[in-house]
Amino acid sequence: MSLTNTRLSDSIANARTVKIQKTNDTFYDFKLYPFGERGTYIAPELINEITDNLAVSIQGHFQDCDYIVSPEPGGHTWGMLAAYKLLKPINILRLSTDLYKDIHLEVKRETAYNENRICFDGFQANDRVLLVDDVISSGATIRSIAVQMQEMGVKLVGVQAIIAKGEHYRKLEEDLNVPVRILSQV
Ligand SMILES: Nc1ncnc2[nH]cnc12
Repeated sequence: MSLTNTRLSDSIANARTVKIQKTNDTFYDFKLYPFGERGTYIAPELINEITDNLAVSIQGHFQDCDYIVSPEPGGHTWGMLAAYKLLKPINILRLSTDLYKDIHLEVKRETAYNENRICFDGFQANDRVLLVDDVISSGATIRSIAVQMQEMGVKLVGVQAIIAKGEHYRKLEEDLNVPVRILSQV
């Protein structure tokens, strides 16, 4: 199993930045990481490296979870790969569409750069879950997911991400009172 982060580090160093317009005169610097939510081409060696490292980290820190939970659009591909590797189920938090009105429980997902709604379905009270996501930036997505889980009586055992931007993840760890593990920091 790969225990190096060389390809991940290279992909971070080589990622292009695009500006996402937030308001008339404010912009957010968004990185086009190949492993991130707007990533396109991704090399198999990078997929392998990230998947192996996520699996090792999850096995080391979060053995005791019933299943993985990952949000669209950035987290679910990696949640799926980790689930495959670790033979765990996955529950995907899908982005909402108008088709789902009145069918699913929706929660507002407000990030540092956009806003949408995600659906919660197939959870049971007392489930023990691990949240897997690609990038933690402000931590707002994970906070809103954690609030909803608490309301449903679902126990969040921890958070595993590929990268964290800055130090927000430490405050997240403190506030949610669960371990937040990352493979790398930018
Ligand atoms: N790709 C990205 N670049 C910058 N901030 C982010 N937050 C979440 N994904 C991000």
